[in-house]
Amino acid sequence: MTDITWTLCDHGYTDIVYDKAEGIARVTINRPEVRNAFRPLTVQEMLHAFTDARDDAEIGVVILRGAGDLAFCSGGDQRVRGEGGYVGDDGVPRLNVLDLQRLIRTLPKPVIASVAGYAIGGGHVLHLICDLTIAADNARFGQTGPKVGSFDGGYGASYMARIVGQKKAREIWFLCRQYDATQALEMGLVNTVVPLAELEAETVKWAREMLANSPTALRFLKAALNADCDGQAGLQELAGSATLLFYLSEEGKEGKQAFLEKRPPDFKKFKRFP
Ligand SMILES: CC(C)(COP(=O)(O)OP(=O)(O)OC[C@H]1O[C@@H](n2cnc3c(N)ncnc32)[C@H](O)[C@@H]1OP(=O)(O)O)[C@@H](O)C(=O)NCCC(=O)NCCSC(=O)c1cc(O)c2ccccc2c1O
Repeated sequence: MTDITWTLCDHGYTDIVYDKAEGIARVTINRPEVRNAFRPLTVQEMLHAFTDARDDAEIGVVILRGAGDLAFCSGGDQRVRGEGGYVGDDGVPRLNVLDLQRLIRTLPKPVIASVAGYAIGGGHVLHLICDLTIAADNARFGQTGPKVGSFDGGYGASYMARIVGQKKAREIWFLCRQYDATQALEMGLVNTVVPLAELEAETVKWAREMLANSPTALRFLKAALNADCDGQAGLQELAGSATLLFYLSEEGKEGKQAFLEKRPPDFKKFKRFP
Protein backbone atom coordinates (compact mmCIF):
# COMPACT_ATOMS: atom_id res chain seq x y z
CA MET A 1 0.00 0.00 0.00
CA THR A 2 1.12 3.55 -0.73
CA ASP A 3 0.36 6.50 1.52
CA ILE A 4 -0.60 8.83 -1.27
CA THR A 5 -3.99 9.97 -2.55
CA TRP A 6 -4.15 10.57 -6.28
CA THR A 7 -6.59 13.06 -7.79
CA LEU A 8 -7.85 12.22 -11.27
CA CYS A 9 -7.30 14.92 -13.92
CA ASP A 10 -10.22 14.27 -16.22
CA HIS A 11 -9.48 15.48 -19.74
CA GLY A 12 -11.76 12.92 -21.37
CA TYR A 13 -8.89 10.55 -22.13
CA THR A 14 -9.76 7.03 -23.24
CA ASP A 15 -6.31 5.43 -23.58
CA ILE A 16 -4.53 6.83 -20.54
CA VAL A 17 -5.27 7.75 -16.94
CA TYR A 18 -3.74 10.98 -15.70
CA ASP A 19 -3.64 11.89 -12.04
CA LYS A 20 -1.72 14.08 -9.61
CA ALA A 21 -0.75 14.15 -5.95
CA GLU A 22 1.74 16.07 -3.81
CA GLY A 23 3.53 17.70 -6.76
CA ILE A 24 3.72 14.41 -8.69
CA ALA A 25 1.92 13.84 -12.01
CA ARG A 26 1.28 10.25 -13.05
CA VAL A 27 0.56 9.07 -16.60
CA THR A 28 -0.76 5.51 -16.92
CA ILE A 29 -1.08 3.85 -20.32
CA ASN A 30 -4.43 2.13 -19.95
CA ARG A 31 -4.70 -0.53 -22.65
CA PRO A 32 -3.92 -3.70 -20.69
CA GLU A 33 -5.78 -5.88 -23.23
CA VAL A 34 -2.87 -5.27 -25.67
CA ARG A 35 -0.12 -5.12 -23.01
CA ASN A 36 -0.44 -1.31 -23.09
CA ALA A 37 0.55 -1.00 -26.74
CA PHE A 38 0.08 2.55 -28.00
CA ARG A 39 -1.93 3.73 -30.98
CA PRO A 40 -1.81 7.32 -32.33
CA LEU A 41 -4.60 8.39 -29.96
CA THR A 42 -2.72 6.98 -26.95
CA VAL A 43 0.31 9.02 -27.90
CA GLN A 44 -1.79 12.15 -28.52
CA GLU A 45 -3.26 11.83 -25.03
CA MET A 46 0.18 11.27 -23.53
CA LEU A 47 1.50 14.35 -25.34
CA HIS A 48 -1.39 16.33 -23.84
CA ALA A 49 -0.83 15.01 -20.31
CA PHE A 50 2.95 15.47 -20.39
CA THR A 51 2.48 19.02 -21.68
CA ASP A 52 0.11 19.69 -18.79
CA ALA A 53 2.67 18.28 -16.34
CA ARG A 54 5.42 20.41 -17.88
CA ASP A 55 3.35 23.60 -17.65
CA ASP A 56 1.93 23.00 -14.15
CA ALA A 57 4.17 24.92 -11.75
CA GLU A 58 3.00 22.72 -8.86
CA ILE A 59 4.36 19.57 -10.53
CA GLY A 60 7.98 18.64 -9.89
CA VAL A 61 8.19 14.98 -10.96
CA VAL A 62 6.29 12.87 -13.51
CA ILE A 63 5.75 9.11 -13.34
CA LEU A 64 5.05 7.00 -16.44
CA ARG A 65 3.66 3.50 -16.01
CA GLY A 66 1.32 0.94 -17.56
CA ALA A 67 -2.02 -0.29 -16.24
CA GLY A 68 -1.89 -3.65 -14.51
CA ASP A 69 1.05 -5.82 -13.55
CA LEU A 70 1.69 -7.51 -16.91
CA ALA A 71 3.12 -4.68 -18.98
CA PHE A 72 4.56 -1.20 -18.86
CA CYS A 73 4.15 -0.91 -22.65
CA SER A 74 4.52 -3.28 -25.61
CA GLY A 75 5.26 -0.54 -28.17
CA GLY A 76 3.24 0.40 -31.21
CA ASP A 77 -0.12 -1.30 -31.66
CA GLN A 78 0.62 -3.66 -34.55
CA ARG A 79 -3.08 -3.98 -35.34
CA VAL A 80 -3.20 -0.37 -36.58
CA ARG A 81 0.20 -0.31 -38.23
CA GLY A 82 -0.44 0.72 -41.81
CA GLU A 83 1.76 1.92 -44.62
CA GLY A 84 4.16 4.54 -43.30
CA GLY A 85 3.10 4.49 -39.67
CA TYR A 86 0.40 3.79 -37.14
CA VAL A 87 -3.02 4.83 -38.40
CA GLY A 88 -5.59 6.63 -36.28
CA ASP A 89 -9.26 7.45 -36.89
CA ASP A 90 -8.21 10.24 -39.26
CA GLY A 91 -6.56 7.69 -41.57
CA VAL A 92 -3.17 9.42 -41.28
CA PRO A 93 -0.14 7.15 -40.71
CA ARG A 94 2.02 8.49 -37.87
CA LEU A 95 5.13 7.73 -35.83
CA ASN A 96 4.05 10.30 -33.25
CA VAL A 97 5.75 8.45 -30.40
CA LEU A 98 8.89 10.26 -31.60
CA ASP A 99 7.24 13.57 -30.58
CA LEU A 100 6.52 12.04 -27.18
CA GLN A 101 10.14 10.89 -26.80
CA ARG A 102 11.33 14.46 -27.40
CA LEU A 103 8.78 15.90 -24.97
CA ILE A 104 9.84 13.52 -22.18
CA ARG A 105 13.49 14.13 -22.98
CA THR A 106 13.18 17.92 -22.82
CA LEU A 107 10.61 18.15 -20.03
CA PRO A 108 12.47 20.24 -17.43
CA LYS A 109 11.46 17.94 -14.57
CA PRO A 110 12.54 14.39 -13.75
CA VAL A 111 10.43 11.66 -15.35
CA ILE A 112 10.42 8.21 -13.71
CA ALA A 113 9.43 5.06 -15.58
CA SER A 114 7.75 2.67 -13.16
CA VAL A 115 7.96 -0.68 -14.91
CA ALA A 116 5.94 -3.78 -14.09
CA GLY A 117 5.94 -6.57 -16.66
CA TYR A 118 6.96 -6.05 -20.26
CA ALA A 119 8.75 -2.96 -21.58
CA ILE A 120 9.13 -4.09 -25.16
CA GLY A 121 9.77 -2.46 -28.56
CA GLY A 122 8.68 1.18 -28.59
CA GLY A 123 7.67 0.64 -24.96
CA HIS A 124 11.24 -0.22 -24.12
CA VAL A 125 12.44 2.99 -25.76
CA LEU A 126 9.92 4.97 -23.71
CA HIS A 127 11.39 3.70 -20.42
CA LEU A 128 14.91 4.40 -21.76
CA ILE A 129 13.99 8.01 -22.47
CA CYS A 130 12.72 8.53 -18.93
CA ASP A 131 15.32 9.93 -16.53
CA LEU A 132 15.05 7.07 -14.07
CA THR A 133 13.56 3.57 -14.20
CA ILE A 134 12.26 1.68 -11.21
CA ALA A 135 11.59 -1.93 -12.18
CA ALA A 136 9.44 -4.53 -10.49
CA ASP A 137 10.99 -7.97 -10.17
CA ASN A 138 8.62 -9.26 -12.89
CA ALA A 139 9.81 -6.68 -15.44
CA ARG A 140 11.10 -7.85 -18.82
CA PHE A 141 12.91 -5.67 -21.28
CA GLY A 142 13.77 -5.93 -24.96
CA GLN A 143 13.48 -4.72 -28.54
CA THR A 144 11.55 -6.58 -31.23
CA GLY A 145 12.05 -4.28 -34.21
CA PRO A 146 14.10 -6.57 -36.47
CA LYS A 147 11.56 -9.35 -35.80
CA VAL A 148 8.47 -7.30 -36.61
CA GLY A 149 9.88 -5.15 -39.37
CA SER A 150 10.71 -1.97 -37.46
CA PHE A 151 13.60 -0.18 -35.80
CA ASP A 152 14.21 2.97 -33.78
CA GLY A 153 17.53 4.36 -34.97
CA GLY A 154 17.11 7.57 -32.97
CA TYR A 155 17.26 7.67 -29.18
CA GLY A 156 16.32 3.97 -29.25
CA ALA A 157 19.73 3.12 -30.71
CA SER A 158 22.16 5.91 -29.83
CA TYR A 159 20.93 6.72 -26.34
CA MET A 160 20.62 3.03 -25.54
CA ALA A 161 24.29 2.61 -26.50
CA ARG A 162 25.20 5.50 -24.18
CA ILE A 163 23.53 3.60 -21.35
CA VAL A 164 24.54 -0.01 -21.92
CA GLY A 165 27.53 0.40 -24.27
CA GLN A 166 27.88 -0.31 -27.98
CA LYS A 167 28.31 -4.08 -27.77
CA LYS A 168 25.29 -4.62 -25.54
CA ALA A 169 23.12 -2.22 -27.58
CA ARG A 170 23.95 -4.18 -30.73
CA GLU A 171 23.10 -7.43 -28.93
CA ILE A 172 19.77 -6.07 -27.73
CA TRP A 173 18.78 -4.86 -31.20
CA PHE A 174 20.30 -7.59 -33.39
CA LEU A 175 19.10 -10.61 -31.38
CA CYS A 176 15.79 -9.25 -30.00
CA ARG A 177 16.17 -11.20 -26.76
CA GLN A 178 14.30 -10.42 -23.57
CA TYR A 179 16.13 -9.52 -20.35
CA ASP A 180 14.82 -9.87 -16.82
CA ALA A 181 14.97 -7.14 -14.19
CA THR A 182 18.22 -8.39 -12.67
CA GLN A 183 19.95 -8.44 -16.05
CA ALA A 184 18.59 -4.96 -16.76
CA LEU A 185 20.00 -3.71 -13.47
CA GLU A 186 23.39 -5.27 -14.21
CA MET A 187 23.65 -3.44 -17.55
CA GLY A 188 22.50 -0.10 -16.14
CA LEU A 189 19.16 -0.08 -17.97
CA VAL A 190 17.28 0.47 -14.70
CA ASN A 191 18.09 2.21 -11.44
CA THR A 192 16.69 -0.32 -9.01
CA VAL A 193 14.58 -3.48 -8.81
CA VAL A 194 11.92 -3.99 -6.16
CA PRO A 195 9.29 -6.64 -5.46
CA LEU A 196 6.20 -6.01 -7.58
CA ALA A 197 4.09 -5.26 -4.49
CA GLU A 198 6.48 -2.42 -3.57
CA LEU A 199 6.75 -0.81 -7.01
CA GLU A 200 4.34 2.06 -6.46
CA ALA A 201 5.61 2.88 -2.98
CA GLU A 202 9.24 2.85 -4.12
CA THR A 203 8.44 5.01 -7.14
CA VAL A 204 6.64 7.56 -4.95
CA LYS A 205 9.56 7.48 -2.48
CA TRP A 206 12.04 8.39 -5.23
CA ALA A 207 9.70 11.11 -6.48
CA ARG A 208 9.36 12.61 -3.00
CA GLU A 209 13.13 12.61 -2.50
CA MET A 210 13.62 14.58 -5.72
CA LEU A 211 10.78 16.97 -4.82
CA ALA A 212 12.73 17.92 -1.69
CA ASN A 213 15.67 19.05 -3.85
CA SER A 214 16.16 22.30 -5.77
CA PRO A 215 13.95 22.27 -8.90
CA THR A 216 16.31 24.60 -10.72
CA ALA A 217 19.33 22.42 -9.96
CA LEU A 218 17.45 19.34 -11.20
CA ARG A 219 16.33 21.21 -14.32
CA PHE A 220 19.88 22.25 -15.17
CA LEU A 221 21.32 18.83 -14.43
CA LYS A 222 18.80 17.15 -16.74
CA ALA A 223 19.52 19.71 -19.48
CA ALA A 224 23.29 19.31 -19.01
CA LEU A 225 23.15 15.51 -19.15
CA ASN A 226 20.97 15.76 -22.27
CA ALA A 227 23.31 18.31 -23.88
CA ASP A 228 26.17 15.83 -23.58
CA CYS A 229 24.28 13.52 -25.98
CA ASP A 230 21.91 15.71 -27.96
CA GLY A 231 24.14 18.03 -29.99
CA GLN A 232 22.71 21.45 -30.89
CA ALA A 233 19.21 20.46 -29.70
CA GLY A 234 20.72 19.66 -26.30
CA LEU A 235 22.58 22.96 -26.23
CA GLN A 236 19.36 24.79 -27.09
CA GLU A 237 17.62 23.14 -24.16
CA LEU A 238 20.44 23.94 -21.73
CA ALA A 239 20.73 27.50 -23.02
CA GLY A 240 16.95 27.98 -22.79
CA SER A 241 17.11 27.19 -19.09
CA ALA A 242 20.03 29.60 -18.71
CA THR A 243 17.99 32.34 -20.42
CA LEU A 244 15.07 31.65 -18.10
CA LEU A 245 17.38 32.12 -15.10
CA PHE A 246 18.86 35.27 -16.64
CA TYR A 247 15.38 36.76 -17.14
CA LEU A 248 14.83 36.29 -13.41
CA SER A 249 18.00 38.23 -12.53
CA GLU A 250 18.26 41.98 -11.86
CA GLU A 251 20.78 42.24 -14.70
CA GLY A 252 18.35 40.67 -17.16
CA LYS A 253 15.49 42.83 -15.92
CA GLU A 254 17.58 46.02 -16.29
CA GLY A 255 17.87 45.45 -20.05
CA LYS A 256 14.11 45.10 -20.48
CA GLN A 257 13.32 47.98 -18.13
CA ALA A 258 15.71 50.34 -19.89
CA PHE A 259 14.10 49.53 -23.24
CA LEU A 260 10.59 50.15 -21.89
CA GLU A 261 11.72 53.41 -20.21
CA LYS A 262 13.48 54.53 -23.42
CA ARG A 263 16.82 55.04 -21.61
CA PRO A 264 20.29 53.47 -21.97
CA PRO A 265 20.69 50.34 -19.84
CA ASP A 266 22.89 50.66 -16.73
CA PHE A 267 24.82 47.39 -16.53
CA LYS A 268 27.73 48.96 -14.57
CA LYS A 269 26.19 48.00 -11.24
CA PHE A 270 26.43 44.28 -11.99
CA LYS A 271 29.53 42.37 -10.87
CA ARG A 272 31.72 40.28 -13.17
CA PHE A 273 32.39 37.00 -11.37
CA PRO A 274 35.65 35.13 -12.02
C1 LIG B 1 4.66 -7.88 -25.01
C2 LIG B 1 4.66 -9.38 -25.22
C3 LIG B 1 6.05 -9.95 -25.02
C4 LIG B 1 3.69 -10.00 -24.19
O1 LIG B 1 3.61 -11.37 -24.35
P1 LIG B 1 2.45 -12.20 -23.58
O2 LIG B 1 2.65 -13.63 -23.91
O3 LIG B 1 2.39 -11.80 -22.15
O4 LIG B 1 1.07 -11.67 -24.18
P2 LIG B 1 0.47 -11.87 -25.63
O5 LIG B 1 1.52 -11.86 -26.67
O6 LIG B 1 -0.45 -13.03 -25.62
O7 LIG B 1 -0.34 -10.51 -25.78
C5 LIG B 1 -1.60 -10.32 -25.17
C6 LIG B 1 -2.49 -9.62 -26.14
O8 LIG B 1 -1.93 -8.34 -26.42
C7 LIG B 1 -1.70 -8.20 -27.82
N1 LIG B 1 -0.52 -7.38 -28.04
C8 LIG B 1 0.62 -7.40 -27.35
N2 LIG B 1 1.49 -6.51 -27.83
C9 LIG B 1 0.87 -5.89 -28.84
C10 LIG B 1 1.24 -4.86 -29.76
N3 LIG B 1 2.44 -4.22 -29.68
N4 LIG B 1 0.35 -4.48 -30.68
C11 LIG B 1 -0.88 -5.06 -30.73
N5 LIG B 1 -1.28 -6.03 -29.91
C12 LIG B 1 -0.42 -6.45 -28.99
C13 LIG B 1 -1.52 -9.62 -28.32
O9 LIG B 1 -1.74 -9.71 -29.70
C14 LIG B 1 -2.57 -10.35 -27.48
O10 LIG B 1 -3.83 -10.09 -28.03
P3 LIG B 1 -4.93 -11.28 -28.15
O11 LIG B 1 -6.09 -10.64 -28.85
O12 LIG B 1 -4.29 -12.38 -28.91
O13 LIG B 1 -5.23 -11.66 -26.72
C15 LIG B 1 4.15 -9.74 -26.62
O14 LIG B 1 2.79 -9.48 -26.71
C16 LIG B 1 4.87 -9.02 -27.73
O15 LIG B 1 5.97 -9.37 -28.07
N6 LIG B 1 4.19 -8.02 -28.29
C17 LIG B 1 4.65 -7.31 -29.47
C18 LIG B 1 5.77 -6.35 -29.15
C19 LIG B 1 6.17 -5.60 -30.40
O16 LIG B 1 6.66 -6.17 -31.34
N7 LIG B 1 5.92 -4.28 -30.39
C20 LIG B 1 6.12 -3.43 -31.54
C21 LIG B 1 7.59 -3.03 -31.77
S1 LIG B 1 7.80 -1.79 -32.99
C22 LIG B 1 7.41 -0.37 -32.10
O17 LIG B 1 6.94 -0.44 -31.02
C23 LIG B 1 7.67 0.99 -32.68
C24 LIG B 1 6.71 1.93 -32.55
C25 LIG B 1 6.91 3.20 -33.06
O18 LIG B 1 5.93 4.11 -32.97
C26 LIG B 1 8.12 3.56 -33.67
C27 LIG B 1 8.35 4.85 -34.15
C28 LIG B 1 9.55 5.16 -34.75
C29 LIG B 1 10.53 4.21 -34.89
C30 LIG B 1 10.32 2.92 -34.41
C31 LIG B 1 9.11 2.58 -33.79
C32 LIG B 1 8.86 1.29 -33.28
O19 LIG B 1 9.80 0.33 -33.40
